[in-house]
Amino acid sequence: MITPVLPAPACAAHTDGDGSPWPAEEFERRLRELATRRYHDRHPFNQRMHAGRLSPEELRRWIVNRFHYQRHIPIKDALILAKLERPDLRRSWLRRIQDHDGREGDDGGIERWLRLGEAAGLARADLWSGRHVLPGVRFAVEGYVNLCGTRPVLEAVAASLTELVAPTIMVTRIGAFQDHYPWIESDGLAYFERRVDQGTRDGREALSLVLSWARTRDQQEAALGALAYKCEVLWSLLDAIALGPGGSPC
Ligand SMILES: O=C(O)c1cc(C(=O)O)c2c(n1)C(=O)C(=O)c1cc(C(=O)O)[nH]c1-2
Repeated sequence: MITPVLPAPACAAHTDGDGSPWPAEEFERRLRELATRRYHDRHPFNQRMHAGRLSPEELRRWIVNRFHYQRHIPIKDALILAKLERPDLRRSWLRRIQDHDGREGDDGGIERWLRLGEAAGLARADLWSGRHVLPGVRFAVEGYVNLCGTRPVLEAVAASLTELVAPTIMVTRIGAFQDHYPWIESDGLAYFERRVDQGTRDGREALSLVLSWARTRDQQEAALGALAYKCEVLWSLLDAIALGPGGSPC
């Protein structure tokens, strides 16, 4: 693993005030503003998806490549889990791994994503094989896992704060799939439906940890840098998918 160099926040201490920590409300405002401004719902590929302008081939390419992201979420969460020192924190973070890997009576998000693939006409063996994963997607996902493995827990948790915005994109996506891609069987949308509540809860929980852990201005800026990096991960993932195999624009 290599420790990623995070993007410098636009508001470094020497350019913005005396370097004392922002009050919690101001820090939260900055986190939310960054997550919203740089979120991948603004990416041209997502905008085309939501407007119903993706071909079946493009949508299948997105599903196969996003599976690479999905299967690594519990792995990065296990790296975060190992950094948490208190049983109550580990217990609540463990729930995230179970949300994806499943538990007694619940198949979990990875299984639901595989069903989404099947609903779109993809074989689960193809998703598991990883043979359609594009190089740019592989590197973006690796970057996120590396960040969670190598950076302090504050930054790893702050990177997950895109989930403050993710539930909104889930709702948009459910509507877009129903309106524009009726050839995808509606059972396949269960993944997105479950993520609305899960993402809302996860975002709230992570925000409260980040607000309580980031005590100095340097820590607050490091959290913002990690969140900016995560926005870049999601953005680059879509750049690669939009460009498609062999780098030919779709
Ligand atoms: O489809 C999406 O747009 C989207 C975005 C994000 C996100 O914002 O990071 C996540 C997810 N989905 C998702 O399904 C998911 O489980 C998830 C976990 C995390 C995280 O960083 O811990 N982000 C996301």
